[in-house]
Amino acid sequence: MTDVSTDHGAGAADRAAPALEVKDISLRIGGAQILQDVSFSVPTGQIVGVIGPNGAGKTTLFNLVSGVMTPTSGSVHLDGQDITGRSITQRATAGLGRTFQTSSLFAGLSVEENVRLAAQVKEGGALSLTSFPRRGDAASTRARELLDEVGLSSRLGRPAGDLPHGDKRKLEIAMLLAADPSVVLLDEPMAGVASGDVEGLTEVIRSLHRDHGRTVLMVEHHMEVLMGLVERVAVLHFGHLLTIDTPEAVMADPTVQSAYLGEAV
Ligand SMILES: Nc1ncnc2c1ncn2[C@@H]1O[C@H](COP(=O)(O)OP(=O)(O)OP(=O)(O)O)[C@@H](O)[C@H]1O
Repeated sequence: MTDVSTDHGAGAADRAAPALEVKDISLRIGGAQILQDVSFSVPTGQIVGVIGPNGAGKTTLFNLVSGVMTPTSGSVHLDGQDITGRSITQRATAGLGRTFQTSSLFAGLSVEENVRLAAQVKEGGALSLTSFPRRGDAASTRARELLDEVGLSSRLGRPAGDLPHGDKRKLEIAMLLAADPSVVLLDEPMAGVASGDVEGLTEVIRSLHRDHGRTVLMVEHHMEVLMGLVERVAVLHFGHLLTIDTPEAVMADPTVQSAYLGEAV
């Protein structure tokens, strides 16, 4: 087991509970030990990456944190509260938001409609476009603000399904932000994104944390992007946490190098 507390400078933040904490989490399915005693914490406002070779347990970790799966043992804490027994919806209400590897957009609806639906849910409304909102209602205003935040203001009327991958990911982030999460889980945001769109999407993710103070945990295979974005990197290998450290220390770590034997780190 590796348990590494992250330093965050002196002051009140040190005394506060971390935004996200995973304690001794394990998952066994049938005879397979998928995750084993993984512990780490993400202080409020930090951006932390999760890497590991294929099958290391990254998606499983996200499933356990977001409530898609229940751990065999161990616990998950959000702002000091044990959320292990809570449903996905209860976790979302408590401030946890997640994007998925596969696109979760309504392809036939416009960019604005997608975000407005997400904002309507946050405002307590139904997931319905049948009652057309008036321009300037709370959900529409919020949708436009969020689309501005992710740089999609010029695409409001475009069907979501027609967007390039990079813009789809930005749209998913805008929808996620409609619920105003304090902790954001991003599952491979760069997957399928054209190289020309990587920089713009990277900047949107950086802004989540830098300009909006959100805590971010992200799985990403695009090493250059990840290492340029995150403050710490957690490395999973065969369901164990090898280390969590700064990008520089992780890249220089011989155990990480050997975990990736045959793969470029
Ligand atoms: N429901 C399940 N039942 C049995 N085995 C599973 C289940 N879910 C995941 N696994 C196994 O657990 C291991 C970890 O899978 P996981 O998808 O979490 O890895 P990953 O690090 O996200 O991989 P990738 O980088 O390929 O997405 C794999 O060996 C996978 O086959």
